[in-house]
Amino acid sequence: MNVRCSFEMAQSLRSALYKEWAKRVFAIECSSNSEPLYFALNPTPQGPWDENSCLHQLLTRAQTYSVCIASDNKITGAESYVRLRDQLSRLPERCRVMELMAFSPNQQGSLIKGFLIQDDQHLKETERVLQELVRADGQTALCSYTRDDGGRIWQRLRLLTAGQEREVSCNCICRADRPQLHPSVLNIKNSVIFCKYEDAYGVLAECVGMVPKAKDILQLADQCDRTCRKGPFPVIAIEGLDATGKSTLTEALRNSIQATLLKSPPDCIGHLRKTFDAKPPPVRRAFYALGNYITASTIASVSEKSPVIVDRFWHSTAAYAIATEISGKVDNLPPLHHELYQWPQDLVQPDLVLLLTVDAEERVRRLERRGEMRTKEEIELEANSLFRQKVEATYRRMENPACVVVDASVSKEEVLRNALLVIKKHCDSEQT
Ligand SMILES: Nc1ncnc2c1ncn2[C@@H]1O[C@H](COP(=O)(O)OP(=O)(O)OP(=O)(O)O)[C@@H](O)[C@H]1O
Ligand SMILES: Nc1ccn([C@@H]2O[C@H](COP(=O)(O)O)[C@@H](O)[C@H]2O)c(=O)n1
Repeated sequence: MNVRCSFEMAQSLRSALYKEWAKRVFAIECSSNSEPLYFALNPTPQGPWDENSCLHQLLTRAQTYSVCIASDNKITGAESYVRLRDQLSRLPERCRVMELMAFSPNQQGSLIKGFLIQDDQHLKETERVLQELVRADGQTALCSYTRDDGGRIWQRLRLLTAGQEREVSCNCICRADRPQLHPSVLNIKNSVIFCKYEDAYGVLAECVGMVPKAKDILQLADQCDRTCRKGPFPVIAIEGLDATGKSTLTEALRNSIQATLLKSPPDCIGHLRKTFDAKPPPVRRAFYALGNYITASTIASVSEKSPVIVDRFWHSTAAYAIATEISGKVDNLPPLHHELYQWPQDLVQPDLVLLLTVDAEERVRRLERRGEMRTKEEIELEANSLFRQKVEATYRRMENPACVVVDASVSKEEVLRNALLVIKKHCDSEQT
């Protein structure tokens, strides 16, 4: 496909996506621990706002813009979003950049991600950088926000049309209710959580051009037995945040119950983790998801002959993906029993999942002892703490099988003893 053709395709797709623009609800994430501010659009003037409201102040205090990326392809869309975030670092230093989401309430996959930019110095440079972004591709839309004499706020959407940046719609900002679910929930399924082998396989197959090594993984997956049945011996997955003692416990359990130790992702693709960790979220998550299926085929055969201990499995893949994708507070996570917390039907299920938990201070001590607490991580401790809370809360919400929590803050010997007690109790009750 030539450049012009792909550019035109992007433009027609973009027109389709932005046609419904005025029906969208917008959410601005001002900070990671506060509720987003929501607003909707209306082409006719809406009653003036309470000038003291947070949203009014946010949109009128400085020269305000927003930029959004629209794409019907989850891989290129995610790539463009990462690129846009990087490009915004070229904005003048004093500009404040916040995350923005445009979505159709309750409509799966409808989320368009972007950023709100505030420039309290009204710099020409800001306008220039943003216009350049719009001109550079057919996917980026730029909005500016203005206040009229009646105290109303208007959003003007500008797009590149036939080579010219034009205003294509102007809508008055009005109140919108907080949706039942946080908007980022709308784009998780099939984008970073793949509930079927084919879905994860499809993403890796699509990205072979971008990551040629994906071909090796697909070949390995092709050779795997896709059975969902395991053997008669117990299969126990060990889960938890990093440095909670998973490797320590899995090794100890191997010796105690003469188990075979497996992990996900398995060693045969472990060397590709760095490569995939650097790719856009859909590609990275598809790598781990397919890794689980490759491990599953080994679980199915090994559990015919011995107990199996798996160091991380599906729950890790889901918990990290959900916690990364859902911005802000723990309360923003999908509620209990949401479909995202369910085990994929086509993946071998462990008999038991142990979730190791360690209080934050002890976990930091363990990381330090391993020499892994770097200054940058220390600086980010606050943000990380929220992320860790979300990962652990997600683990605790997983179902079929749910995690059994084991306090891993105690000595290594006690952790092993407690884990063995849970395993014995669970396996005895399975047999009766
Ligand atoms: N119960 C314990 N008490 C004290 N230290 C422990 C305990 N369990 C593990 N450790 C130590 O904490 C560190 C992290 O343990 P380990 O490597 O087993 O964690 P992990 O969960 O497998 O980490 P990762 O997910 O990052 O690989 C190691 O230095 C280990 O010796
Ligand atoms: N089954 C898995 C295993 C791991 N991940 C991802 O890897 C990261 C944690 O790995 P550690 O080396 O610290 O054990 C974490 O970011 C997970 O996203 C996964 O997704 N699925």
